[in-house]
Amino acid sequence: MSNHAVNILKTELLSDNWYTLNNVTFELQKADGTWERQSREAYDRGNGATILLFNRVQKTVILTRQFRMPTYLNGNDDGLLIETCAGLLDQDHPEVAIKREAEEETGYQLTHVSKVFEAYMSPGSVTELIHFFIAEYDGSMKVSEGGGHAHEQENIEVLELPFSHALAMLADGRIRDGKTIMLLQYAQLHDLLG
Ligand SMILES: Nc1nc2c(ncn2[C@@H]2O[C@H](COP(=O)(O)OP(=O)(O)O[C@H]3O[C@H](CO)[C@@H](O)[C@H](O)[C@@H]3O)[C@@H](O)[C@H]2O)c(=O)[nH]1
Ligand SMILES: [Mg+2]
Repeated sequence: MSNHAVNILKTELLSDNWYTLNNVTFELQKADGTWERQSREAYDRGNGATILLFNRVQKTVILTRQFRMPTYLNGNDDGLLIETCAGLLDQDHPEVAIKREAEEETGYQLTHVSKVFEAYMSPGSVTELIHFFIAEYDGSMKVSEGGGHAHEQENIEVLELPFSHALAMLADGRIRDGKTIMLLQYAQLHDLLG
């Protein structure tokens, strides 16, 4: 990582218990040419990918529901969050990773996925870049019940919902996960479900 306007002075490891939390001390060059010293914590879990599965004929989407401790700590009463299928890349190419995650979490084996955009989801604190995908699904692609890895205690519930129902849940706050809102709105904007 190099940039003529950024000079990293020190990277202090604060935690590597699961992923890596560093405190980075650096100098940043301002518009007037002077340098300013700052320290910022950055949590590095690698990059991720997420996907909206949709069926144009049925006008349905596949979402997941799972317990998310950080949300439980911050106002989500039962900790359960409705999300598009997502996972960390684990060194794989984003397309390979999202097909793997889709099969593990939702039980659908996808052959064709389309990347629609990528985004930093929490740029002040988390390094992760998420790759966003969409794919059409139908019953013939279902190879298992999904649910995620038992040994990772994921306990993922698979939801098949009318698209209109998902949009209503977004409007009334039952869906409040960033990547999920972005993909549902993408589908609406591009009229994916007709
Ligand atoms: N033991 C332990 N397990 C952890 C920890 N943090 C995460 N895990 C587990 O590691 C696994 C990661 O599963 P993935 O499917 O690869 O990732 P994800 O948790 O779905 O995360 C994706 O979606 C998140 C929500 O939008 C994103 O935040 C994340 O970056 C990624 O895209 C999950 O079973 C999760 O519980 C931890 O601190 N300790
Ligand atoms: Mg996941």
